[in-house]
Formats: sequence, structure tokens, C-alpha cells
Amino acid sequence: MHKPIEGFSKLTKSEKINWIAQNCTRNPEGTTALLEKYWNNDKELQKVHDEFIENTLSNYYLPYSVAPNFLINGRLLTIPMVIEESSVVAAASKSAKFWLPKGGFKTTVIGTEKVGQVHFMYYGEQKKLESVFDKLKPSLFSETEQLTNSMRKRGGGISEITLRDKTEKLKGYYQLHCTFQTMDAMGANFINSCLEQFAKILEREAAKNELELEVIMSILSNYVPNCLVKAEVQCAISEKKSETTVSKGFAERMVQAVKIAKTEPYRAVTHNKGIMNGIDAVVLATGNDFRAIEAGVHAFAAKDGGYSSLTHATIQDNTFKFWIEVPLAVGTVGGLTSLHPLVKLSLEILQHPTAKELMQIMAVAGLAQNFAALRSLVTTGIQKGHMKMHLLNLLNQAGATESEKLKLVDYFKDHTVSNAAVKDALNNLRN
Ligand SMILES: CC(C)(COP(=O)([O-])OP(=O)([O-])OC[C@H]1O[C@@H](n2cnc3c(N)ncnc32)[C@H](O)[C@@H]1OP(=O)([O-])[O-])[C@@H](O)C(=O)NCCC(=O)NCCSC(=O)C[C@@](C)(O)CC(=O)[O-]
Ligand SMILES: NC(=O)C1=CN([C@@H]2O[C@H](COP(=O)(O)OP(=O)(O)OC[C@H]3O[C@@H](n4cnc5c(N)ncnc54)[C@H](O)[C@@H]3O)[C@@H](O)[C@H]2O)C=CC1
Repeated sequence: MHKPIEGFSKLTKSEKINWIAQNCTRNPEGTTALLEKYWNNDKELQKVHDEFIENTLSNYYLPYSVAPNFLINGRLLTIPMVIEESSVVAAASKSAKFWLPKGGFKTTVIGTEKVGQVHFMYYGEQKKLESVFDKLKPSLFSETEQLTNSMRKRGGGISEITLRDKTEKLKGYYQLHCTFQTMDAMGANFINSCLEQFAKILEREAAKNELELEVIMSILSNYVPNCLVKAEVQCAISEKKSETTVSKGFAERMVQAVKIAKTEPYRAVTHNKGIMNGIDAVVLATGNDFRAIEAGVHAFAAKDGGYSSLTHATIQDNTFKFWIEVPLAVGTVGGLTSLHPLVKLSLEILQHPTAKELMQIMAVAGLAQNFAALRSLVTTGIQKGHMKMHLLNLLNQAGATESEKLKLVDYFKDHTVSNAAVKDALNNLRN
């Protein structure tokens, strides 16, 4: 175990690498060489990446990929995806291709409301607090005008501010519950700046009115149930297989699979993980904050008191319908969007979407992913397709050469892929 270090943040990049290599790894030279191998040759570009976060030593690659053929509200799009897991992009692409002749995906933005709260403690008379709040409320808007000016010009800004009594849950706990419209920005910085100003005004006015009140914190919420988007697909059910329909048996099994995810949390978590395979990959490709999205989506999945499926499926009037409703607070400006060259490329590939359009694209990616996973689960099982895509990873792990890989990919076209089967096949090929 090494000793604590004071002032690590003040070291240069190469001093930091040297310290890590010497103190935390067995092969310092190898560590340094590895970290440097992942630097970009273009020094300017490397500097951009170094400055995204703190204590940067190197870059950590994830594959940048695309899934074509997404017909969304009559518009054909190719969706960029960043993800480390094999078969996700193939699954999304397969779903896009499946729904293309059936009319594609339809999407609707249900709301774009963002939330922030000033959390404070007050143990005095509630009526007094309410009357002070009513008096100060207009100044919460007027004294933040400078902060909100540009956002209001874009059509956004502060929507509403209410005083909420939370004392039943926690003695003395109240909040200013505030809602915002942040247009094409995810809005964290705009909201937090407004909230901190609200807190100052609240403290000032409380003091003036002799209310003993203590602001604990001011922060946006990543729970955004009213920043909601719906994506759906539907098609007729037919007796015979066709390009524009699905069979009754298949539709019924899909509906059952969704019902199971609605009732059984163990299943719902995995079901929703599959949805997030699609959503997170687009969130990452477009430089959005996947922690914020994940936290908000899972809270929404539990909004009715138990963790449940984010997707829904019905059969009505001989029509199979499959849809998702999901809260997605994302931005196409701000954050990394104008800094990371590949994020800029993603937004270009997506034809420069607004935040509302990006919400719709992400919801489609989630729905497509869930459809592909369920389709495999209720028909062939997941391993067949997933392992087919994972084969190259297994071959690389087993140390197969390029020519061995070619032969074994061909061999596994009609053999079941597994870790052991890959090792055996490679041994057989070599002996
Ligand atoms: C894996 C497939 C797509 C194979 O499916 P397949 O039928 O073997 O594919 P195919 O070779 O017949 O090709 C059909 C189309 O699939 C796509 N496709 C096919 N192969 C590729 C490829 N190499 N690269 C890019 N795209 C590919 C592509 O669109 C292709 O059309 P084409 O390009 O030829 O016109 C299918 O079995 C599938 O969708 N499986 C589901 C996979 C999945 O869900 N993976 C996620 C990881 S598992 C997980 O984390 C979530 C889970 C499952 O636990 C969630 C849950 O439980 O709900
Ligand atoms: N709990 C959380 O989720 C938190 C997240 N963050 C981080 O905050 C970042 C996102 O914050 P933002 O305020 O969105 O980014 P930001 O502050 O980088 O940029 C957004 C700004 O862009 C400007 N803008 C230009 N054109 C606009 C348009 N058409 N619509 C709206 N605004 C426009 C506005 O001034 C807006 O405030 C992310 O990197 C996130 O990781 C930060 C704190 C907490």
C-alpha cells in the first residue's frame, strides 16, 4: 500500500502518470507506455480531452458505432451509438429494419418540464412562512431576470415556484419546488444558478420578517416525470408471416413478456437494462449525462410504488402495439456538445436535432432495443444472437489469429457459441 499524496492535482500530467505507475502498478514502464499509447497524436485534440475532467492521464476508448434504417415520424435516420457491449447495435439495427416496412416509429413529446428545489428547514408557524412566501414570490422572478433573460428570449425560463410542506416526512422540512423550461439545454447550470439566487432571496426575506429558516441546499432534480417522451410501433396481426405484419402467437408472447416485466421486479430490472442499452448508447454518443438519465429513468420506473417495465404492449382490434414512455432531460447545446468532435459528428448524423427531437430519437433507440431483446427471448432465446455477436471477443480472448478467426467464424455459423466451444474449436483447428 502506498502513502497518501498531498497536492496530486498540482502535478503535471507526466508527473501524475509517473506517480501512478510507480505507486500503483507492478510494471511502471509498461503502465506509462500503455497510457501514452492511448494519447491522440493531434496535440490540440488531446488537450481538449485532457481538459474535460480533472487529473486526466489518458483516453479510455469505447466503440463509436451507428444503427441505420430508423424511420421516425416518416423521417429516415441513422443513429450513432457508443457502447462496449456486443449485439446491442446489431439488435437496434435489426429492429429498425423490422419496423421499416411496417411504418416505422411514431413519437410524441409529452412534456419538457425540468425541476429544481431549494431545500430548507423551518420550525416556526407555517402560516407565517406561507404569507412571507406569497410576498416574496414575485421577487424570485424579478431578481433573477438577468439570469433568465436569454432563456426567456428562447421561449424558456422559470415556469412556476411553489412552497411545499414536507414536514410529515421530515420535521421542519420545506422546499421551494421550482419548474423550468430550458429549451435545447439539459439545463443543470441554468437551473442551479436560478436556485442559488432563490435561496439568497429566501434567506434575506426570512431575516427581514424575523423567520428563523435555514437553507440546506439548492439543486436541480434528475427526477423529471414531466419531461416525458413516448415512442411507439404498431402493426396488424396476420395468420401468415408477412413484411408488414406479425403473427398472433408472436404478438401474444411479446405481450406476456411485457406483463411479466410489469409484475416482477427481478425481471423488470433486466427488461429496463435492455432498454437502457439503447438509450445510454445514444446519450453517450451525443455527449449527454448518462448518470442523470439513468437515475431519472429508474425513479420513473418505480413511480407507482414498485419497480416496473418502461415499455407497454397490447393486442387490440387485431393490432399489436408496443410503446415506451420515458423521462429524458437531454441537451443538444451546452455540456460537451460543442467541445467533443465526435459528439458534434453525432449531432450532424442526426441532422442537428433540437433537444425535443433528441428525446424522441433516444426513446426510439430504447424501444427498438427492448423489442429486439424480447423478440429473441420469446423465440430463439437470447444466447443465439448475442453469442453470435460476442464470438469475435471470445476468439480474441482465446488468442486466435486473423486466419483462425476467419475459419472459426465460418465454423460457428452452424454451431452453438460458448466460451468452452470456442476454446475447443480453436484447439481442434490447431492440432
Ligand atoms: C444479434 C441479432 C441482431 C442477430 O440477429 P440475426 O437474425 O442473426 O441477424 P441477421 O444476420 O439475420 O441480420 C439481420 C439484421 O440484424 C442486424 N445485424 C445482424 N448482425 C449484425 C452485425 N454483425 N452488425 C450490425 N448489424 C447486424 C442488421 O440490421 C441485419 O440486417 P443487414 O445489415 O444485413 O441488412 C439478434 O439475435 C438480436 O437482436 N438479438 C438480441 C440481442 C440483444 O438484445 N442484445 C443486447 C445484449 S443482451 C442484454 O443486455 C439485454 C437483455 C437481453 O438481458 C435484456 C432483456 O432481458 O430484456
Ligand atoms: N445533477 C445533475 O444532473 C448535474 C449535471 N451537471 C452537468 O451540467 C451539464 C449540463 O448543463 P447545462 O446547463 O445544460 O449546460 P451548459 O451550462 O454548458 O449550457 C447551457 C447553456 O447554453 C445556452 N444556450 C444556447 N443556446 C441555447 C438553446 N437553444 N436552448 C437552451 N440554452 C441555450 C444557455 O445559456 C444555457 O444555459 C452537463 O454536463 C451535466 O453533466 C451539473 C450539475 C449537476
